[in-house]
Amino acid sequence: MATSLRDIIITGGGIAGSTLAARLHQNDPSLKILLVEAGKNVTGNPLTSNPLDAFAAHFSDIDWAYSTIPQAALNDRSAYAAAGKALSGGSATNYGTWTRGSVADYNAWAKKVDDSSWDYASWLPYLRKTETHFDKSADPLQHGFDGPIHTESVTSSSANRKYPLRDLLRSAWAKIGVRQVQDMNSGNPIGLGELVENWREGKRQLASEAYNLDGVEIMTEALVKRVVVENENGTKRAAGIELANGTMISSKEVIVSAGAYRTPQVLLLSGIGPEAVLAKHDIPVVHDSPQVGKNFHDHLAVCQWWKLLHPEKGLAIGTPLWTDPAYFMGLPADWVATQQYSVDHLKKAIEADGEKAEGHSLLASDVAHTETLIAYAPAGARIAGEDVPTDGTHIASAVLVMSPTSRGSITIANADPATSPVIDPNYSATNVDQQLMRLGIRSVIDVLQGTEEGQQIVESERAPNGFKMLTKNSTDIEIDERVARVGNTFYHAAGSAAMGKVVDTNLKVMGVEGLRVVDASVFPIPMTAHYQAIVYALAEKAADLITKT
Ligand SMILES: Cc1cc2nc3c(=O)[nH]c(=O)nc-3n(C[C@H](O)[C@H](O)[C@H](O)COP(=O)(O)OP(=O)(O)OC[C@H]3O[C@@H](n4cnc5c(N)ncnc54)[C@H](O)[C@@H]3O)c2cc1C
Repeated sequence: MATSLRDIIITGGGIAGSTLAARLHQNDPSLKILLVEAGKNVTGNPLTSNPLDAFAAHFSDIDWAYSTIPQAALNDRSAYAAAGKALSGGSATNYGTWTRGSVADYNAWAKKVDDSSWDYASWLPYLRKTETHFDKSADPLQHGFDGPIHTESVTSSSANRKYPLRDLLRSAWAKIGVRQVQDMNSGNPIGLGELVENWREGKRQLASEAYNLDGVEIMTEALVKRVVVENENGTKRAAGIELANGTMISSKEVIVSAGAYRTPQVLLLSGIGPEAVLAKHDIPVVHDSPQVGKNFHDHLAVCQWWKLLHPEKGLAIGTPLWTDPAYFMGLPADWVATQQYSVDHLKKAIEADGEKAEGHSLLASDVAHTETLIAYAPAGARIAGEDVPTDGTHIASAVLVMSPTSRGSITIANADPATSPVIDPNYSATNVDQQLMRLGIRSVIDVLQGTEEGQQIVESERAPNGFKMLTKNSTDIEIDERVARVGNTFYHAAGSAAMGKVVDTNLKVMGVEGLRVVDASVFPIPMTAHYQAIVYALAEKAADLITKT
């Protein structure tokens, strides 16, 4: 191996990698840390400045722009799957929503891995540490006030950010029983929460800038091929990395933070994975780890577009009436509706999946099932290939299945690190997931067509070409057909190097010394959140774990 010995190499400079590098350096400035990122440094890049640029970043050179393999529940369609390809990873292209999920998620994580140090109480110091919460009067047990990532709610971001549909929508949701919760990021999000974001004064916060990387050696535009593992008297130990161009760099420890799509690829190319997969691609087996790439999960989302009854009132993006810059300081939306459905709605589906409804974890009183965002823009139309005008005439709803029971996989097509991984989210493969999506879509229909307030907002649904509008009388089959037509990820890929299966509760890869994974791949179960807040906190927690152990 060439070059001087680093203490730690972090593979992947995304949210987890950047945060971890900064905190490890802060914990011990004597450490020689090398952060290796495949994408470029995007400081000052026009695609990473304002909220609406996030949409322009799709399919650009800072998006890995993957495709899944054909999905049975999506009419055998290959779905688009974005991931940030830049120093800062997802924080360079994401939409900036900031949600934490529920106490139940973290406690279920701890239970799944049989280690109480992963319960909500144990995460809280790190969820706090990462944030500067906008509301200084909020509960200090729940929120941090001096962390690197600044959050803002719609109304705290600017006194002028008053979207005209805010109050009507709040009362429409209340009519169907979804009432406002004061603080959706304090562990109990079920209800209607005001949207919280990490746009700071209307600008993006890159992980690699918000966290101070001074003192960390950074290599960009360098694709890591594999972790080099040496065998010392029968003990397998990570000894460095090999880049795709053949450069070898040695280190005492390696941490893989390449995100849920590529972390399993790096492990497989290192000879760590299911023996049969390694054999198929002539990769020498370093450690047979059957669960690498398994347990992949994601949040499937379905967008619908709605034609406004009174566009002349200036209700959505594209209207000439939106001239105040405050309207563009974040996503054009006010609310996140987090819903839970009753046993009556889910019993049949749970049983059809071969499980007992009684005592089922999905039916616990604090578990969230779906989330709905209503945006004052035709969000998701471009990805779905629908030509919905952005001229102030349409809004969109997006329903996300937040607690899916389907599990997919990530594997490799060949031994070339430049080839995209083979992504199979296995969307909506269970009766539960299908039923949750139907319930979420039916709720949106109730809100926008079944309430007086909703009827004041929308004239009609703008169905995809060749499809009937969905109404409260639509059948399950009609809803499923719509899901098949437009369903797509909400970009919450996770679980492909899961804790308890691939890494232990110290984030160490089981079977290989000196090797850890720190990124969304380790989530053992889906969380009912958008994932950036959790990944930041995970990296904060990992830094302390690594410094101590
Ligand atoms: C379009 C989009 C919108 C999103 N919107 C939101 C949102 O609004 N709110 C929210 O909470 N979450 C959102 N997310 C999700 C969130 O950004 C991710 O969950 C988060 O970035 C995951 O962090 P990570 O560190 O696991 O992976 P990433 O942040 O993806 O980092 C992985 C890094 O590793 C690099 N890499 C990969 N392979 C290699 C290799 N072989 N060698 C070197 N480098 C490599 C990648 O280029 C990347 O920089 C969004 C994601 C996307 C893509």
